[in-house]
Amino acid sequence: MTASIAFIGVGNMARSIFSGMLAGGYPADKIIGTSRTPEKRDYYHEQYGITMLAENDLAVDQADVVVLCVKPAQMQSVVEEFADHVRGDQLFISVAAGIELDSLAYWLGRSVAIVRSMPNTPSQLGAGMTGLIANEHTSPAQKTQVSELFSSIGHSVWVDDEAHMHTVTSLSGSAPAYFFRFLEAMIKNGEQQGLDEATCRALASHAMFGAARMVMELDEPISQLRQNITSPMGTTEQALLSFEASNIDKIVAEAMMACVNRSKEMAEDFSAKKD
Ligand SMILES: NC(=O)C1=CN([C@@H]2O[C@H](COP(=O)(O)OP(=O)(O)OC[C@H]3O[C@@H](n4cnc5c(N)ncnc54)[C@H](O)[C@@H]3O)[C@@H](O)[C@H]2O)C=CC1
Ligand SMILES: O=C(O)[C@@H]1CCC=N1
Repeated sequence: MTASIAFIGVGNMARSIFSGMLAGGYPADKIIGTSRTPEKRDYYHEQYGITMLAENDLAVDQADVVVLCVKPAQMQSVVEEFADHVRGDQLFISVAAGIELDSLAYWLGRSVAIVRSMPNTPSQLGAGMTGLIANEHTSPAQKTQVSELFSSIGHSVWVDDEAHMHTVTSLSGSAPAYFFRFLEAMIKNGEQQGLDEATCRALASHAMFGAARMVMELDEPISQLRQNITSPMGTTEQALLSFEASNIDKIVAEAMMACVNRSKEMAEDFSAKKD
């Protein structure tokens, strides 16, 4: 039987997940979303055909699986408000950066299956990548259910240590934004050289997409793929030398560690241990 799934707090990430599920054939009448804003409720209902509710507790009542999609700072108050409605047979999935399984369990107030996930927005195109970790109350069947859910909107990996979720955030959760920023810089320079924005966007994004496909589909070291483009005394060599002169490894490492450190800070700031 198809599970009823409630998304608590429909915004960018919830929409990315359920729109990917709908595109993959998940029935709209099995998807509930919540929003406090009447216009958003009307919009998401009209646009996607899902049920939209104002009350989180009513959504929880109707759900087999509850996906917690509010911002980390809102998570405690939102979860505690509906905690009386939680049933032992439900499965909770959090997408929130930084929020730990123990904190969620504490706020939910009972022994229940909880999976912490770190998805990303390409999920809306079925091209998502999600890191997952489950608590001790999650059965193998529930883990399979979660794998299937995230596989329907892309790929997923289970990690065996919750500390790795910070790394996952820096490698895939936040990473689409890094690549968007890189493309923005490339397109800006292409325009400065005289091409129009649409042409620059097509050229650069197809190059990024093609490169990503080569990494995923060809069994070759990435360094070899890079060298295959880099003719001695050629053009690419000059671009790469410029990156090296700017210490690209350091730039990327600093950005990723800034992401990781913020994730750890959020775990600290929004921990139930502080209560
Ligand atoms: N945007 C992204 O790329 C990713 C986001 N996440 C996580 O997803 C979560 C949501 O992030 P976004 O979707 O980007 O934020 P968002 O702000 O777009 O969505 C959150 C939604 O929750 C709603 N909300 C707040 N309080 C509520 C309440 N009491 N009842 C019902 N709805 C309520 C807000 O109105 C908003 O629409 C965060 O915890 C974030 O860490 C995780 C991975 C990637
Ligand atoms: O920026 C954030 O906090 C969220 C988590 C990963 C992507 N967006």
